[in-house]
Amino acid sequence: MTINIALLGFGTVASGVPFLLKENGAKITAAANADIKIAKVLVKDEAEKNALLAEGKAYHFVTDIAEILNDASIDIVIELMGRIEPAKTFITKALQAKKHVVSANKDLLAVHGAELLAIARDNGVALYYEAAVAGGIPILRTLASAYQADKITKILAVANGTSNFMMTKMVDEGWTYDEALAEASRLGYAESDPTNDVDGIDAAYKMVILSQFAFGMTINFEDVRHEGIRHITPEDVTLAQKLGYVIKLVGEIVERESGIYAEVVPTFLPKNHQLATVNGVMNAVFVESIGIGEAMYYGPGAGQKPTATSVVADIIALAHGIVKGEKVAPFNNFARETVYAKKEDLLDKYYFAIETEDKTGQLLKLAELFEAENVSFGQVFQENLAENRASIAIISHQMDLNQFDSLVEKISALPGFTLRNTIKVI
Ligand SMILES: NC(=O)C1=CN([C@@H]2O[C@H](COP(=O)(O)OP(=O)(O)OC[C@H]3O[C@@H](n4cnc5c(N)ncnc54)[C@H](OP(=O)(O)O)[C@@H]3O)[C@@H](O)[C@H]2O)C=CC1
Ligand SMILES: N[C@@H](CC=O)C(=O)O
Ligand code: NA
Repeated sequence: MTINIALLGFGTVASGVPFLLKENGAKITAAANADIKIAKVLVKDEAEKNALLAEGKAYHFVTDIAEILNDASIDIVIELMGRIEPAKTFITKALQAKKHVVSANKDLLAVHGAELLAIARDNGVALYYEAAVAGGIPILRTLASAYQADKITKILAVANGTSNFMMTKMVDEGWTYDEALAEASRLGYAESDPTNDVDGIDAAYKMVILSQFAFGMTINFEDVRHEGIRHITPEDVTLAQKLGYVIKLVGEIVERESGIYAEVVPTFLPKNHQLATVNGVMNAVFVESIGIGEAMYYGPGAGQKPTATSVVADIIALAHGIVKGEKVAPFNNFARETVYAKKEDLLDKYYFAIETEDKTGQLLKLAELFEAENVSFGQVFQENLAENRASIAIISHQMDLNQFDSLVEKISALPGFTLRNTIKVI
C-alpha cells in the first residue's frame, strides 16, 4: 500500500522529510507497513516552484492549496510553513476534507490547538505534532504514553534551541548577540522572525503544549509569564559563574495544591544541576513525577534533520492506523479542567541586581524592604563601580510570587536605587 502525503511549505524542516524517506526508506516502509510517497508540495508561487525545479527537486509542486485539499488520494497533510495564517485555514480545511495532519507549528497549536483538535475529532481524523516541542526529542509521545500510570508534579525545560545556542556562544566563546543570532538563523534553528526565540515566546508556546500532555491542563498562552534573554548582561553571567551557577532560559510548569502555573524566565541553575549542562542547540525536558521520580529527556531542540525525524515519526504513526483501516488515536488523551495555582503557593529564590550610590546605609534600606516583605537574604555581594556607584547583588531565600512582585515594585520605586535585573534561582 502507498500512503500519499502532501507537504505545505518546503523550507528548512520540510526539505528534511525527503532526506529521511530516501536514506531510511526500508525501515520507514516496514514501520508504516506502507510506502510513504510525497505526492504534492505546496510552495508560495511560480518563482519558488521554478527555482526548486531548477535545483533538480523533482516533486509535484503546486501553488494552490485546493490542488491538495481536493485530491482524494492524499491521506496526510504535513504543515511546515509556520505562523498562524494561512496555516490555520489550510489545516482546518485539510481536517474537514478528512485528511490527517502533521504539524510542527507550536505558535498555532499553543493558541488554536484546542479548536483544531476538535475539528480533527469531529471529522474522524488526527492531528499529530511531536516536532512542535523540543524538535528532535520524542517528548510529547513519551508523556502521552509512558506517563499514563504516573503523576507529573513539575517540568523544567530548556525548550528553545536558538536562545540556548546564542547564550552558549556568547558566554563560552565571547560571541556578540548579533553574531550568535545570525549563526542560529543560518543553521536553520531560529524562527523566520526570531523575536519569538529570544523573547521567550517560542518557549512559552511549548509550555502550553507540554502542560496539556504532562498535566492534562490547557494553560492560556497569555497566562504563561515569559521573559527572554535580551536583558541578561555580562555582569549577571560573571556573577552567576562566581557563585557557582549558570544562566539559562528555563521553562517551568508546576502543579501545586491550588493548581497549575507555567513560566519561562532566565534562571540561575546550580552548576551541578542536569539542566546546566544542556548547551548549544540542545534542549532538555526534566520531569519530576510521583512514580518515575526524576527523568531528563535530552536532544536537539531545532535543526532540519532532528525536527524532520519527529515529523516522519508522526507520519509513520498515522500511516499505521490508515493501513489497518482503523480510526487513528488522538495524539493526547489526557484532559482535565484547568485550575491555576495561587501566587502564594509559588515559592522560589531570586537574584536581584541593583545599582545605587556607594554610601553608608544603602544596604540597610534594601534590608528594610526585604524585612517588610518577610523575605530574608541568602547571599549578598557588593562591588564598587566608577563614580562612587555600587553594584549590589542579592540572592534571596524563598519567597512567593506575591512577595516577589511586591519587592520588584518597591525596589524600583526606591529613590536612588536602580533595579537592573531579577533572575530566578533554582
Ligand atoms: N527549524 C527548526 O529547527 C524547527 C522548526 N519548527 C517549526 O517548523 C515549521 C517550519 O519551520 P522551518 O522549516 O524552520 O521554516 P522555514 O521558514 O525554513 O520554512 C517555511 C517555508 O514555508 C514557506 N511558506 C510560508 N507560507 C507559505 C504558503 N502560504 N504557501 C507555501 N509555502 C509557504 C516559506 O516561504 P518563505 O520563506 O518565502 O516565506 C518557507 O519556505 C515552523 O512552524 C517552525 O516553528 C519546529 C521545530 C524546529
Ligand atoms: N526556533 C525554535 C525551533 C524549534 O522549535 C528553537 O530554536 O527552538
Ligand atoms: Na519533540
